[in-house]
Amino acid sequence: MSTILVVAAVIVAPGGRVLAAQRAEPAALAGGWEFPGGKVDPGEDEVAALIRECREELGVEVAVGERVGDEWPLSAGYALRVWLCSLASGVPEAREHLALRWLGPGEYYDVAWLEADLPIMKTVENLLPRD
Ligand SMILES: Nc1nc2c([nH]c(=O)n2[C@H]2C[C@H](O)[C@@H](COP(=O)(O)OP(=O)(O)OP(=O)(O)O)O2)c(=O)[nH]1
Repeated sequence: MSTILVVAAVIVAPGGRVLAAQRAEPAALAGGWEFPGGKVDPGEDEVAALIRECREELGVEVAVGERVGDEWPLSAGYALRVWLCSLASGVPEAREHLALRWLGPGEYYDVAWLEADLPIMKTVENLLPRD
């Protein structure tokens, strides 16, 4: 069986703010915080999937920047690929999440990240300029 790819967007706004989204489902993950994204459809380009998911989940257009790391481990049969993004237009709304939060420097660990996302946040923290 081939690996199912999940793509996620680390949306960065001025001041080093990072968008975190609180999952609504499934029960095992509900309440945990993640980077917006979702599964790549069969035959779909990964970056196109990322842009689609941000549109569907947040109602925004994102500009996709550099990849964060290679593949991040998820549960068996899944792999997560992550990109830094910026907002091209729109204001994020929680259309499929319980809540959204912009985390500024010093707040990056104020939410209960999903297990897979905590090391991603640590890597992102080192990529963002410190001022
Ligand atoms: N989107 C996203 N999913 C993550 C992250 N971290 C993490 O463990 N996951 C897991 C949760 C899910 O098991 C899987 C992604 O599934 P999803 O529910 O977001 O995918 P989807 O939007 O395509 O949803 P669906 O149509 O299958 O319901 O990856 C993350 O940062 N972002």
